[in-house]
Amino acid sequence: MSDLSIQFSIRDKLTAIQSYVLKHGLVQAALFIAAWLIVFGSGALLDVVNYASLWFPAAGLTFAVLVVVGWRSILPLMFCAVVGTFWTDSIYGLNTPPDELFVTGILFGVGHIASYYIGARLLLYISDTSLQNLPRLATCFLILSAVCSFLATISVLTALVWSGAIDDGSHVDTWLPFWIGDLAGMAVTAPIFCFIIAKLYPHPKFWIGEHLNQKSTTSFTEFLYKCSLGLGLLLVVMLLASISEAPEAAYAAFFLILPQMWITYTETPLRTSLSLALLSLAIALLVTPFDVMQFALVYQFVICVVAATTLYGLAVPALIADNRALRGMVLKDSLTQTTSRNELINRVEKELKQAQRQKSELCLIVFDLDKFKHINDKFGHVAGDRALISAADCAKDCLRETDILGRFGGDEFVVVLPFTSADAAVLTAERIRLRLTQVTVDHGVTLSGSFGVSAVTGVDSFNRAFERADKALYRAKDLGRNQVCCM
Ligand SMILES: Nc1nc2c(ncn2[C@@H]2O[C@H](COP(=O)(O)OP(=O)(O)OP(=O)(O)O)[C@@H](O)[C@H]2O)c(=O)[nH]1
Repeated sequence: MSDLSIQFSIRDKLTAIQSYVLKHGLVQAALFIAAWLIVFGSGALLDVVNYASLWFPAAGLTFAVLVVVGWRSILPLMFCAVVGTFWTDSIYGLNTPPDELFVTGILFGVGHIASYYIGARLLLYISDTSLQNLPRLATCFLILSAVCSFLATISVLTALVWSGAIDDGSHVDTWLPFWIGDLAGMAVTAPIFCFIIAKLYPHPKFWIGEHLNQKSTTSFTEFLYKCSLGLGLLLVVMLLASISEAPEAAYAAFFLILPQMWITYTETPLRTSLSLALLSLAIALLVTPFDVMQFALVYQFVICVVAATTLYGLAVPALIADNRALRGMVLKDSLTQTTSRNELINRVEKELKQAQRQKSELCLIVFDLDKFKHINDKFGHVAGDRALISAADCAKDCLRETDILGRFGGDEFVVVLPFTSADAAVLTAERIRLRLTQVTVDHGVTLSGSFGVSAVTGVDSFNRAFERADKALYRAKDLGRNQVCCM
């Protein structure tokens, strides 16, 4: 099977799964609960102190589902919180009575869900005006991440102390790693979870996929190399911290920002978010085997700082792409894809200076379609537009690589012929004129044009050379059109 047909069959299957999930609310809830518990489990296994993990991606998933799905996700989330509490109890081997665990689970659920629900509502409100402004959206999201994760920390820890799940004094050691773990998990994973959930549960207003859906200009292998560079650097700095046991060595992990920024500026936002999630997960997973848990807080801050910088950087590739598109629009006439008027004048000025310096010959041809208004009036502007495109293509075919063809406005075109004498320019104009008469456009209409040629002298500016060619063009019109005049 060819690569293309494999791609199509995978896409077909994904579309079928997507439409099945979209139709079945219970399947959505079951999928979500399974995903939340897997993500919760991956965080719970990375504890810094009891109840506080180095990185808690479940916070990102809770926030994302509340943003995209809203209040309908509260019940499945509550179920997850209760199951998660029972699971945590079995991980720590605490053997708490089930009724007490149930109450603890409900209290955990209320604190966790309420905190992220407030943030999700606020982000939706803000995204109404900021979705197109990525730096502003990133700022709001980061502030909300810090505030929501702090609220979740305070409310969940208060609930756990109140229910007796943790001692009265131990929340003092727990609150900071708890908060930073939730913050890191949310800042890193919420954007990518929003993207995935919105694919299965399209949100009419909040469609972050507009940003994450951009097409890549680099190969996937190149992206993998960049990711491996980041992971390689992580292994080196962890090894350094493990061998030296010095805090200074742990701080070297902040250098991870460099490969991540390389990815952010050169890859799509989706790939950037994936590499950030991968790097953060790798940091959290490697802390135990490298025996550097004493620097857990440093690594938590590394994840937060890399995530925040990445989120701001997400705007850069979009800005570069917009800039490239705008540049294209400024340099080219959007209809005929010939040189735009402004760019034409710039380039003629340069060619003029060069011709004057080198004492070489330079000519201008100005041509205008005959009775073009008639085509517009009789067959409509779309037919007129197609006639303009055909005329430009026909002229391009008659020119050399070094000649410049531009649209000056309406149905008037300018050709710049460097290193060309007046006689040769007249011959070129004749060639275009003849070819134009052989062009048939919509409704069997044939085209013709009138041409003015001027040879540029040593003291000419663009305007003077253009005026002479334009006068020659009007003489050609006066003499009956479909001919070439020279001045
Ligand atoms: N379809 C289309 N028409 C355009 C565009 N720009 C200008 N025009 C039309 O082009 C026509 C230009 O007509 P003129 O060059 O003044 O006159 P003409 O009918 O060609 O007659 P002569 O030049 O005297 O032979 C006008 O009807 C404009 O509205 C465009 O981008 N698309």
